[in-house]
Amino acid sequence: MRVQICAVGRLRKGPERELYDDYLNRFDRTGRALALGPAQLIEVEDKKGGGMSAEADLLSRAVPDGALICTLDERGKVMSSPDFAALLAKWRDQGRQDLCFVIGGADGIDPGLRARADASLSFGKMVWPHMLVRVMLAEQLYRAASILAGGPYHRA
Ligand SMILES: C[S@@+](CC[C@H](N)C(=O)[O-])C[C@H]1O[C@@H](n2cnc3c(N)ncnc32)[C@H](O)[C@@H]1O
Repeated sequence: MRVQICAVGRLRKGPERELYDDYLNRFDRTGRALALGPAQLIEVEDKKGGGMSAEADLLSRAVPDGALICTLDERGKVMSSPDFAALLAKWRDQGRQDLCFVIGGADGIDPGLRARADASLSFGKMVWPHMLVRVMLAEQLYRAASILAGGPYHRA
């Protein structure tokens, strides 16, 4: 199952980019034997100030046809890392080809796109900067793959 991360904004060179790339590379390496990944980042930017709905159009166009959509949203479902790993494995075992995580911009994700999503994942009730959310998602993808592979990274 291929994984896309469709996100508003550009992650420039710097510590967040390094962490993000590192976790995503680890996910790709660990996920290969599990038929998970590779993961691909698709960044969208609306330079005309069209707000959430313009961003939603760009994000929707970036989502591959037939992909499962999982939004990242503080109002979404909070889950444990093992439960997240189990959910990824369930989607893979259902034969889904593409899983697309959607991360919004400063205003969040347009309600219409939120309503279309198959799932919504929360990293808690606090609002995190969207660039950090990318890093956290990349780390959780790597952690999930490690859990499914029976590796030592997730010790709980
Ligand atoms: C700065 S936040 C925007 C918050 C905005 N006020 C809203 O209503 O969604 C930018 C993006 O980061 C992600 N995000 C921020 N906090 C999150 C959390 N606690 N859990 C999951 N995703 C989060 C969401 O994708 C959000 O659209």
